[in-house]
Amino acid sequence: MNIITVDNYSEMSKTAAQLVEQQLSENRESVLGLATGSTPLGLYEQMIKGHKERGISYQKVQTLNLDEYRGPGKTHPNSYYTFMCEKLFNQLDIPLENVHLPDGIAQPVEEECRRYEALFDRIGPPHLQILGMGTNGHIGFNEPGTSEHSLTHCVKLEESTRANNARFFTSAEEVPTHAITLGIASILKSGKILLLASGQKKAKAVKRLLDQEISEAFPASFLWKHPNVTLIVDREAYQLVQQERR
Ligand SMILES: N[C@@H]1[C@@H](O)[C@H](O)[C@@H](COP(=O)(O)O)O[C@@H]1O
Repeated sequence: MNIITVDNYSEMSKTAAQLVEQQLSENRESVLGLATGSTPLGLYEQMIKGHKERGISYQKVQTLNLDEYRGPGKTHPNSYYTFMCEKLFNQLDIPLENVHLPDGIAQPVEEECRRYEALFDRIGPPHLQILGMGTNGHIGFNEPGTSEHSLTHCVKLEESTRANNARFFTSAEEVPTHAITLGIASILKSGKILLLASGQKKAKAVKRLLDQEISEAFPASFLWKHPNVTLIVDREAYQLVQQERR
């Protein structure tokens, strides 16, 4: 794992954007794996800036998102589809037929999981996968206990994950109880993985990741099995690792 330490959230986002732009300059038809949550928002702002100020084009890019809540349909304000449109897609030149997320209301859910995994394999796997990490080490919505062999599946969200994500909803009860997520094995199919971690809240998780103990109890630890992972971590998120080294 290549580790890049930076001062703060803004530096993390700019460094990540440079790596995304490098990927696009190598291949303007790149497939990008995208994440939701607060962590990648600064990166998305930088991508929008790059598009508006320097004409970086996403016309030929395809995107595959990691996950989608079960319940709210595509156009619902709380869906990850809406989140991605508002925070990124609507401000780039990417055609909406090039953006892909699981369908949160499709029935039966098992069939939707199979469809999304097949789509992921057909369009992807991503050349570059962007990842954030939950405080419990989840990646996508792969909660502790998820097998490293898992493909796209429906998960029951941990209460801590629902609580952490409640800030995006008007009330905590509104946070869906289930989600569809790419599995660990799906994520590890990506060519390159870019993991972002920022702020004190992530310090314990970063420390645990860098302890290098690979276990289902901490899903992000499976990233050690991938040959090309870059972690961009800011000072606050890295502080426990640094304290130990002193
Ligand atoms: N499904 C997403 C994950 O993909 C994300 O990495 C995680 C961390 O969120 P944040 O970046 O807001 O800390 O939140 C959600 O659960």
